Amino acid sequence: MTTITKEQPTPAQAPDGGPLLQASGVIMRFGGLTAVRDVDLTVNSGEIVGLIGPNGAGKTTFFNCLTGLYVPTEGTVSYRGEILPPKPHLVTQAGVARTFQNIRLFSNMTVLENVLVGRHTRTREGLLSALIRGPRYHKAEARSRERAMEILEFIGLADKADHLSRNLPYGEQRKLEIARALASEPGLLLLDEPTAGMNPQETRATEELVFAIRDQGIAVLVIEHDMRFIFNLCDRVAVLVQGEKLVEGTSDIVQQDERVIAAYLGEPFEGAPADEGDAAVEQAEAGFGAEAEAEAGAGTRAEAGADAGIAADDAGEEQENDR
Ligand SMILES: Nc1ncnc2c1ncn2[C@@H]1O[C@H](COP(=O)(O)OP(=O)(O)OP(=O)(O)O)[C@@H](O)[C@H]1O
Repeated sequence: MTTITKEQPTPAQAPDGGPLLQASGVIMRFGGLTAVRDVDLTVNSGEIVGLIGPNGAGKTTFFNCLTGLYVPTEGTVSYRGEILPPKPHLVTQAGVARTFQNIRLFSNMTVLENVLVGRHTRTREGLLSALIRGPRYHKAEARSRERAMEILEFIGLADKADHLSRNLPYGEQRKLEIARALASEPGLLLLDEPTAGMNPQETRATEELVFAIRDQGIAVLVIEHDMRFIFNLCDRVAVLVQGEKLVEGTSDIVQQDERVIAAYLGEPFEGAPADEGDAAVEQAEAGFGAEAEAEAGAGTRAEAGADAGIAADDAGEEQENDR
């Protein structure tokens, strides 16, 4: 993995260790259902923060509130001290990028083109410049391609730049999603179940990738059901249960907390590294979320990949139609 240099820092860099994202009193109601209940969460510069909880706890809904997909019923979300506008592209422009639980790639575009799409919030060239296609446009386009290739190099997909994204194996499609998010030069990256459907080796590689992203100065907030991944990776973990933040603290504190054990983990988490091949089975046995159980039991990785592939196609077409 090579290093990347951040070219257009997002405005008003927070000092290292200072608050980057601040969600205060976030409530999200859907009719009579309150999916997120008065949640406060801070992500500081340089941190990797985990968000865990049972299925239906409100984790993705909370992510959607942070990234402008949903307008919270109550509460505020600010980034580098500024309230974020409730529009996804403006949130990305402000410096917060995300990936989705179901892969959303442009399936008929190449790997490189997918990353270039992610750069649109960082390109200054307007419609007129694109229509005229003068020297300024060509220079900006060349710079964008160069940058996109740097990111692909970093993520380990440079040799597949001209492959159609739909032809990538499942684990690489997930990586490409992260590459596309990085292309917007974020200060904060939100990952929604980045290892879902991955085998233990791919999960370890994703762990390394997230550390490398943090080392580039990008803070990370990650939702995951794989507790080994979360507790290895995160500086801090927040636990949502029925929309409420039950506990927040270091991995050590969270995994020993009686309430978290009762509501989610099922039993204290054994942090000792185990035989990698059995990791998913062990998680299921320890009761780390229904999804782990499905993966380790009836659900094979191939099935998970196929499901995600279909989701990617659907979402890709949706997005392509939207353009
Ligand atoms: N757009 C929506 N309209 C109505 N209800 C919704 C909507 N989105 C989510 N919900 C409900 O909000 C609750 C929280 O769902 P959410 O997907 O945020 O949970 P989650 O913690 O991300 O679950 P999982 O781990 O399974 O992804 C669920 O009861 C869900 O059915």
